[in-house]
This record gives sequence, C-alpha cells and structure tokens, in this order.
Amino acid sequence: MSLTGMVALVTGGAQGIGRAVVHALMQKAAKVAVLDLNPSCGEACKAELDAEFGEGNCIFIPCDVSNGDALKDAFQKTVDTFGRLDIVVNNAGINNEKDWEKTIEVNLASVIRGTYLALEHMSREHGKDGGIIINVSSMAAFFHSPHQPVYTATKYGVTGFTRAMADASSESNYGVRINVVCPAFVNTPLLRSVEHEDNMGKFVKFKDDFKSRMAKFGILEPSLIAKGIMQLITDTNLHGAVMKITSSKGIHFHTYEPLSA
Ligand SMILES: NC(=O)C1=CN([C@@H]2O[C@H](COP(=O)(O)OP(=O)(O)OC[C@H]3O[C@@H](n4cnc5c(N)ncnc54)[C@H](O)[C@@H]3O)[C@@H](O)[C@H]2O)C=CC1
Ligand SMILES: CC/C=C\C[C@H](O)[C@H](O)/C=C/C=C/C=C\C=C\C(=O)C/C=C\CCC(=O)O
Repeated sequence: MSLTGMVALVTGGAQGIGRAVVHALMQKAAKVAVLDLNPSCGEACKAELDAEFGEGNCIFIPCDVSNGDALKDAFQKTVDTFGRLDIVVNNAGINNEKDWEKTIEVNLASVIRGTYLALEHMSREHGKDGGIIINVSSMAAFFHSPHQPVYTATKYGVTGFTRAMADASSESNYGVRINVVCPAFVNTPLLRSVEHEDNMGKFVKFKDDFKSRMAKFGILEPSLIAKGIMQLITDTNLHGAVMKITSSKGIHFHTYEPLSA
C-alpha cells in the first residue's frame, strides 16, 4: 500500500518511538502532523525533518493529549493544513505511578479520545474515506509488571479498547482499520524513568528488580517498533491485530480463541 499523499497524525511524535514512526512515515512520502507536549523537542524534530524531507511535509503542533479541547483543535489544524486525514498513531504515553491519575488520563483516556477524534475525521459514518488507527500499548498488557500496576492497567485497557473498536468498525462499516502494538522494553527516555521516585513513587525501591527484567528480556530499538507499526499501517489485511514486539520473537502477533479474552 502506497502512503504517498496520505496524511498522518502522531501523538508524542517528538521523541522516542513516536519520533521513529514519524520518520518512517515521511520516508514513505506521507505528510505528518507531530503532536507533542514538549515544544523544544517538537521544534527540533520538525527542523530535522524539514532538512531531510523538505519544508511543507510536516507540522509540529504543541499539544497536551490529555486536554480534550487541545487535542480536538490539533486534529482540526492537521486537516486544515493538509486537507485530509488518513492515519492516526495514538502513541503518547507516560510512566508515572506517583501521579497515577495522570497516567490513566494520558495513557488510556487520551487514546480513547484520539481514536474517537480519528473516527470523526476518517470514518464513512462521518462521510469520510476511511483510514487507519494504530494504538500503542505494551507487553506490560501481557506480562503485568509488579512495579507499574497503573501503567499495566492502562496498557491492558488500550489493548482491550482497540480490539473492541476494531470489531465496532467492522460491524458498522467505518472503513477504518484499527490495530494495536505491544512492544517490550524500548531504548527511549521513558525507560530511564525507572530511576526516578517522581515517576515510580513507592515502587522505586524495586528499580533493580525492574532493571533485571530489562536485562532478561532485552531492550529493543525504536526503529524496530516503527517497522512493526508501518506493517500495521500498510498491510491492508491487518485489522483488529494485536502485534507483539519482543527481543526473543521479534515482530509477531498474539492470537486469541474465538469469543475469548
Ligand atoms: N519505551 C518502552 O520501553 C515502551 C514504551 N511503550 C509505549 O510507547 C509509547 C511511546 O513511549 P516512548 O517513546 O518510550 O516514550 P518517550 O518518553 O521517549 O516519548 C514520549 C513522547 O510523548 C510525549 N508526551 C508525553 N505526554 C504527553 C502528553 N500528555 N501530550 C502529548 N505528548 C506527550 C513526550 O513529550 C515525548 O515526546 C508510550 O505509549 C509508551 O507507553 C510501550 C512499550 C515499551
Ligand atoms: C520504567 C520503565 C518504563 C517503561 C517501560 C514500560 O513499562 C514498557 O511498556 C514495559 C514493557 C514490559 C515488558 C514486559 C515483558 C516483556 C516480555 C518479553 O519480552 C517476553 C518474551 C516473549 C514473549 C512471548 C510472547 O510473545 O508471548
């Protein structure tokens, strides 16, 4: 499937996994709106992408995804700038067990909100052409982490929500494919949050156990996660797919018994 001329929106796109996905999309000639909370990182990211791909192919929109009005405006600005929307990657996420309500807001509520906004702009129900939504979950949705109970809960939520919405899309003929990706540990700034009491709260005392888990399971590079997400975007057979990415098995898919969890 060619992405030339397609328009994508990536939340948390200024660094880490989101940044790698933005780059991969632009390599395939998509136009991209990068949404991120961090303005300096976002502006630097846009400058690098302009230098590599030429101006006019990406925009940076400062946006806190947990602010519903700001997220809605960012979707509208993307469509106003590029004329359409085809691909949404709900990637922004945090690790904060101390401010656990914020973690639910960013990791789960904002993914739900981002999915509904994406449907408003892409679903046949709204007279649009269809599209693709990718939600970013985690292997924590399969191997629950005793050091991140709320983070784990949000990622279980993202996976369940995405599967249910994929079925809703099929049953109501939205014309939108909806998939979820579940990476294991990835070499990004998020991973370094294991060291900080501000992020881990009382679970910071387990940081060495956590680091042992990382050593045991390995640490992936963001480019591999971008490769998996590009497969979910471009393979038109993939809908309702739950992609796992691990050091031991690479990119692979979780399978479920019919009518089971
Ligand atoms: N790094 C890892 O080991 C893994 C990460 N993930 C998930 O991948 C996604 C991306 O994570 P990383 O790239 O590792 O993190 P990261 O911390 O490197 O990058 C996240 C980006 O999201 C932005 N962001 C954070 N809160 C935001 C908000 N409220 N509104 C808008 N932007 C916001 C940050 O400014 C940053 O640019 C997250 O959903 C994370 O849970 C999943 C599995 C493994
Ligand atoms: C402080 C750390 C911050 C963020 C990291 C996140 O918690 C990240 O989202 C968590 C990842 C958790 C990964 C947990 C387990 C990984 C397991 C494997 O790699 C297991 C290997 C094979 C599984 C076989 C299969 O696919 O079923």
